[in-house]
Amino acid sequence: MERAGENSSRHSTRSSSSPMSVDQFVSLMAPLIDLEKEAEITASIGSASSKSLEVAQKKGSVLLNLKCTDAQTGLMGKVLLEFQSNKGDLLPAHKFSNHDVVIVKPNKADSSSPLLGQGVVYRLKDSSIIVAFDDIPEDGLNGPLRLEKVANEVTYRSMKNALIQLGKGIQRGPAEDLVPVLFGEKPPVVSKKATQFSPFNKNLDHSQRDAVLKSLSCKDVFLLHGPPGTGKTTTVIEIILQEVKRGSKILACAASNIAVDNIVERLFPFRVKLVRLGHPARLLPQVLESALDAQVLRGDNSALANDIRKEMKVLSGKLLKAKDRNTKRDIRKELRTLAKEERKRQQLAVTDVIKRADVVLTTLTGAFSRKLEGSAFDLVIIDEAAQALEVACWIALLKGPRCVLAGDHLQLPPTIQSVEAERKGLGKTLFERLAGLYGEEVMSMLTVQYRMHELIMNWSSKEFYDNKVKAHSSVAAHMLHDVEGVKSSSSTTPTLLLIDTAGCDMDEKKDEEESTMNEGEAAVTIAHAKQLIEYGVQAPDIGIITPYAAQVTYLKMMRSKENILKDVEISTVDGFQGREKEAIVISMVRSNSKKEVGFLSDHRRMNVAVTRARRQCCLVCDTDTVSHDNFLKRLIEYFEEHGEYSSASEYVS
Ligand SMILES: Nc1ncnc2c1ncn2[C@@H]1O[C@H](COP(=O)(O)OP(=O)(O)OP(=O)(O)O)[C@@H](O)[C@H]1O
Repeated sequence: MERAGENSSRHSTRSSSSPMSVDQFVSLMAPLIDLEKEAEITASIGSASSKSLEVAQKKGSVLLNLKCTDAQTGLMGKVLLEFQSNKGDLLPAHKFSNHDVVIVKPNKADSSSPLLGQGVVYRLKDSSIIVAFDDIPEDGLNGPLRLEKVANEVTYRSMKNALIQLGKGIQRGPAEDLVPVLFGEKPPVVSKKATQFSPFNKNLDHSQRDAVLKSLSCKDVFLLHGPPGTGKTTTVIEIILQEVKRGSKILACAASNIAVDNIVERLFPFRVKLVRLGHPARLLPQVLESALDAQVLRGDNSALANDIRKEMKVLSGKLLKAKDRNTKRDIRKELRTLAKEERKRQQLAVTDVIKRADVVLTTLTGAFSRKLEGSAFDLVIIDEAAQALEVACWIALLKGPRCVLAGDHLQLPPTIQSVEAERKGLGKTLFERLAGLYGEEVMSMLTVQYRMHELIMNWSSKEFYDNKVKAHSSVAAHMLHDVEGVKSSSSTTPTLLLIDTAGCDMDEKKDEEESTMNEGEAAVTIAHAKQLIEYGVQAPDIGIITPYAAQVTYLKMMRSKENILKDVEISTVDGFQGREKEAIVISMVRSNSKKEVGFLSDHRRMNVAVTRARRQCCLVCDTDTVSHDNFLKRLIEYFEEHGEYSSASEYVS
């Protein structure tokens, strides 16, 4: 059976996927969403016996025995609490990430006991976690505490709702003409007349200009295919600006908050009228000014609502003092009228801001917000569309007749927790489905990349993009030792470096959670990173990535022992998607006599791993084991042919 990414020429943009009807889609997806929700709930704790709590902590969904070390107010009235471990400096390995919904409870409280508060993860450090709460009692925070990750109900509710809407048949909604096109029932229309446009960004390359032009000509759907480093977001920004100039009202979304904020920041210089919806704890500080809450507070209706609240306070005081029944009744009546007026003013304040904006920005789940109920847009743009569930895309898509999806279906798809839901197709993205359905008819690929030395790019270009992606001259030959302060040495000079652990007795092993790790390989990986730093590479310019969570934990433990490594970033491949570093070290982990490579064989994961590197990519692996997979064998051969080879034994002596 052919797997994703099997070979360069096998990655044609159009596959023979037969169209699925709306009804088929709805009945396929509804149970899969439930499965996924169940899987997420099961991943957190079931009961609160001390044994199951310990197990949940090992699984990473609970942090036990914490102390609250800091409390601050800010962030539009939210309370930010910082938690540290009562046991040692570092938090244990966990699966909490930014923006997760979490609850705080006394450390040993049972699962039915009331929570102290529910909040959103605001910042994560190795030694602490900061959570933003709307409201939290001051009592109860003094003793030992625990944090639990909980399933984000809103995400599932919003996806279910989108399916219900789709299932009902959107006869009259803003997306009535789009739905049949996206399900292959009506062909997409592309305007014959080539629209000319004068770009806001004069530096756009030819492939970016072609993409903008095609996007402006597509009447229903356009797919912007952006391989790594090719300026996908740069192009999305230009499309937004051109559409605003045409008078379109746009809903711009992405699966992650960080991607939405990135668009907000990059639109700032163009003075676009925009508003960012979302929980303030999930927004970058630099975009808070654009947040809906902040703009609502500045509006006239909000000032009126404020005045009404003051009036209500005075009346409530009078009510307490009033003795006469009739007076009390009159005051209560007046209070009810004022409360109604206050709510109306608040809603008007929100509607005003949304109405005035040319571009409304939110995550896909955020598009479910009641604040957008009844709003229609001329165009819905979804960035990172190849990393979003199709069902999630529909939350936004139902709000407009046209859409632009930007992404790369040859990098990693969204993470699915439920193995069964994944197998049955929950993870197949709309981007991939439409690329299969319509191919180049509605799609443009960006072909100039601005990140990698050409040797790093060429492997990916050949394997995944039919050799069409070329390095821009500004990066094609840039070397690690060209960076200021970096000295030439055998560790900084190569662009590609293969450190082979074969024959060095560096076998993989399983940790308690059955995730794979490799201590010997970790030592070699760290040794190379240290050499880079010794020759002048700045620690924040180095990234260590590995497919396995246990290896991340082990590498972080090694990093904590050496101060110079403090700022070297260590992450799973999935956690690094969308990012870049001057030097990347990849620890591939697998080394076993059975020659099993596990999920290294998901080619899209290796595509993401290698293409994070700007000037140097170093692969640390057991070539004996990984060469057993044909795709990985080609990768190893490419590194051997175009890079430097050394044995791991040179690093650990
Ligand atoms: N036409 C261009 N001329 C010069 N630099 C460009 C051009 N287009 C993009 N870049 C640069 O390339 C880099 C990547 O651009 P951008 O952030 O738009 O990419 P992206 O495709 O969204 O990223 P990713 O590869 O993570 O998907 C940025 O540093 C950007 O300034």
